[in-house]
Parts: sequence; C-alpha cells; structure tokens
Amino acid sequence: MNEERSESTDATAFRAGFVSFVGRPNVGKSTLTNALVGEKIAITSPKPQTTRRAIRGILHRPDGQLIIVDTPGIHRPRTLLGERLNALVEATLGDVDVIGFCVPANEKLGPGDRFINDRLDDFPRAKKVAILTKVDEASRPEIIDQLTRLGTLREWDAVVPISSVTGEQLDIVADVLLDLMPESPPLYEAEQTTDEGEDDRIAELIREAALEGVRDELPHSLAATVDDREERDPKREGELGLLEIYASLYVERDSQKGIVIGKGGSRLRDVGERARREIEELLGRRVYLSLRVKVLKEWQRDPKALGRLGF
Ligand SMILES: Nc1nc2c(ncn2[C@@H]2O[C@H](COP(=O)(O)OP(=O)(O)OP(=O)(O)O)[C@@H](O)[C@H]2O)c(=O)[nH]1
Repeated sequence: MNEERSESTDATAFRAGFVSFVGRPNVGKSTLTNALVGEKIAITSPKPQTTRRAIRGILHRPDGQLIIVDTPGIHRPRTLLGERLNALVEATLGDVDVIGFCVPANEKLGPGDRFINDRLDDFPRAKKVAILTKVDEASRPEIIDQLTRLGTLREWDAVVPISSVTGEQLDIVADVLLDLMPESPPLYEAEQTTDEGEDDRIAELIREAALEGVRDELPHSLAATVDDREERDPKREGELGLLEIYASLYVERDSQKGIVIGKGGSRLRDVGERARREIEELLGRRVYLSLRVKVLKEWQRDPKALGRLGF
C-alpha cells in the first residue's frame, strides 16, 4: 500500500483506500461486497464459512475509490486450512485503512461477535466501522436495541445500519467508508472491478455451483481449479469461437465424490450447466465446460495439496 497517501480534512479531495468486512459466518459480508461493487465477484452462499480467498472488489466513484478486501471469517482454527485462513486474515487486516465489523440486525450479539470485536484491537492502524446488516429482517425496536449494544463494544468511527437486499443505506455506507479513507489518487484503473485472475473467478463460480444443495459437511471439502483452456476456431470470421474450459472439482473422500456426481452423473451435469451459464455471463461469450471430479485425500490438512489448490 502506498505510504505517500496522507490524512486530510479537505472534503472535496479524492480519497482511495482499502476496507475489509469482518464478522461471523453468514452475516452478509460477501453480499455487501457484491452490492457495493455491483458485480458478482465474491462467492455468496447460504452456508457458513464459504469465502476462502481474499477477493478484491472496487467501488469507483467520482470522489474516490473503495477497494474491498473480502476475507474469510475470523474463527478458531481446527485444521491446517483453518490456520492458513487465519494467517491470511491477520495479513489482510494489518494492511487495511478501515475494518467494517458486520453484525446482523436479526440476531442477538453473541460470544462470536465479541470474540471478533476483541480481535480488532490487534489492528490499531485501521479505523473501525460497525455495520448492522440485514435490517430488512428486523423490527425498528430490534434495530435500535442492536445499535445500542454495538455502541457499548467500542468507540466506533461510525455505525451504519444497512440492507444489501433492499439496498437501504448502501449509498450511506459507501459515503462513510470513503470519508474515512486517506486522500490519495486512484489506486486502480477505472474499469477494474476486481484484480483476481480470471481462472480464479471461474474456479469460484464452479465451486459455488457445486455447493448448491449439498449437505452441510461438504463445503469445507470442496475445491475447484481451472486446468486448461482451448480456443475453438470461430464459425465465421470476426466472431469469437467456442472457449473450452477444462476444470476439476476436488473432494476429500470417495464417499463425497458420489455426492457431487449424483445418480448416473445427474448432479454433476446440473452443476456443470449452472457453472457454464455463470461463466458465459462473466466472459460474455459461449463456453464449453468439462468438469472432472477428483479425490485428493484430506487435502485440507496436506500442505502439498493446499499449495496445488492455490492456498
Ligand atoms: N434478508 C437479508 N439477507 C441477507 C442480507 N445480506 C446477506 N443476506 C443473506 O445472508 C446469507 C449469508 O450472506 P453472505 O454474504 O454469504 O455472508 P458472509 O458473511 O459473506 O458469509 P461467509 O462467507 O460464510 O463468512 C445469504 O443467504 C444472503 O443472501 C440482507 O441485507 N438481508
């Protein structure tokens, strides 16, 4: 990050900086990122703890640039993967300008929220904003009650209630976050919405499609990679040909392979179909997707396997 950027009180100055949303699994961090950036980049899923990679989304505005670093949740590590994720969180949060602490309006503040709030003391450099998410699912009194409780946790630089679903207060949260950023020239090109590699985004779309409708224990055992791409000649000159993408889905055990593939391969066909449509939308062209399911025994605990999957 650029050390030359400076604090300023000039309200008309262009500001740019990094923000990371933290909070318990499922509080709506990825959905908020997508809603702010306006393009699907982070994986959202109703299952807890499915965001693995630090993905950046960028909100471009005439008065500033908000670079969103989407981290996996802070949680107590149980596996080597868990430890690496926590190390990633530490590295990310040590380097951002603002941390947005997300708490859902429709659930009481609990030990999980307090655990994460306490950890925020380890990142004194970052300004801290409390974001009350999912206000569409809570009553007025519940929202007020929750805001009061949030206020007792620490002196926040700001507290903002939002809904990523109805869009309520999303412009306000963007204003508030930008206001807290240092004065700085734009840090990214205007057309960029994410700096994640295209293959990584494709792999996330495949993983997301494969997660849909599977049992609770599977999310942590699924990974996807793009192995190869081949361009087919276009039928007519001046057109794009078909893009063939060869990808793998990794599970940890033989039994999980069956779950992913389904009876007679029916589930895998659905997953491939869903993922292909998403990839075509992302790339804006026709795609042929070949998906293979592979077993990589206990990959979450195996350093070599983790390396191969890009963790
Ligand atoms: N009603 C409502 N639901 C929301 C809102 N924001 C997110 N959700 C839902 O909450 C669930 C979890 O959202 P995510 O954005 O995946 O949550 P997350 O905090 O990124 O979760 P992890 O990746 O597991 O850490 C999804 O089913 C979302 O559709 C909101 O503002 N209102």
